[in-house]
Amino acid sequence: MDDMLHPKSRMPEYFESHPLESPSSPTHNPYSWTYGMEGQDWIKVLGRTPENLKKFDIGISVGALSRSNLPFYRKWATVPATGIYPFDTELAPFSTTTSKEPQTHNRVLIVDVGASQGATMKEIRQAFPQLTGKIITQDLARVVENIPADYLPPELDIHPMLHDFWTPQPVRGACVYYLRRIMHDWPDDLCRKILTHTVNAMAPDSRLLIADVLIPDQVQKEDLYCYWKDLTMLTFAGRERSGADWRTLFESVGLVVVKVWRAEVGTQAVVEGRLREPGGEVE
Ligand SMILES: C[S@@+](CC[C@H](N)C(=O)[O-])C[C@H]1O[C@@H](n2cnc3c(N)ncnc32)[C@H](O)[C@@H]1O
Repeated sequence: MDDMLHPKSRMPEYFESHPLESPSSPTHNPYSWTYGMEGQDWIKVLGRTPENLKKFDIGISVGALSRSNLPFYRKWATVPATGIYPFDTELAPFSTTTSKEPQTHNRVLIVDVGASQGATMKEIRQAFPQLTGKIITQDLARVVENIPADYLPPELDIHPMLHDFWTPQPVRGACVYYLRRIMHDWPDDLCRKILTHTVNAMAPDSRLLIADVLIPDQVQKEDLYCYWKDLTMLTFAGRERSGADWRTLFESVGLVVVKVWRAEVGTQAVVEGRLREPGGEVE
């Protein structure tokens, strides 16, 4: 997004007057400084005009799509929603049509935290029609209240909910908590806050799925996209993470990484976590 290009180009100037270290404050960083809004986080800086936010929300919804019929985009430009985590086989035990467990029928199948308008869940639902069960998408009021009336028809069983992820997760015991392109917006201490709210809502068998770029151990020429993304996130103290970063972050909130699901090409991944000690509460 062009709003984030400008702070990148001004980084040399920024570091003339700021410590030469990786920005770690969500409110004091090249992005907030460039727009004269030091003291505000990226969502406030982005929202300095309603038009800006509108462009962002539309851009996010369009960018949410895998565009799997366009190999170029699959490889370079997007975070594919499908084709990484095998929702159909992995979630079959939770699906209301296949589960033998009666309690599954009342459980929410997926909670998408910070879902924007719900494009990702729409794509997943359409890609795996056999996977039944209620899906909840959560986001801030400005996003939820602007979802077009016909965007999520009732047969999709996708329900938008107003929820601020800095507050306790209200949907408890869902089969899956899904966070896509959320964690990379925030430094570790704030990711821990979001994750702790999620952990405290998880049932012993709930799964946490983080869909983000994965910084590879060995850099290849074609991986440059993930460094471009990392640099973008760095302008407002977010970051892309490696497998080791995820393990450290998960362990710090009582989770374990059970598997990293990688895209066939590119550096998109889904990091799957479960509770380390199912049944316990994190402080
Ligand atoms: C980069 S977008 C990702 C959207 C979606 N997950 C996707 O991948 O298409 C980040 C989303 O987080 C939402 N967000 C930011 N702060 C939030 C908060 N405090 N609570 C809930 N959602 C928030 C934004 O409105 C935005 O939709």
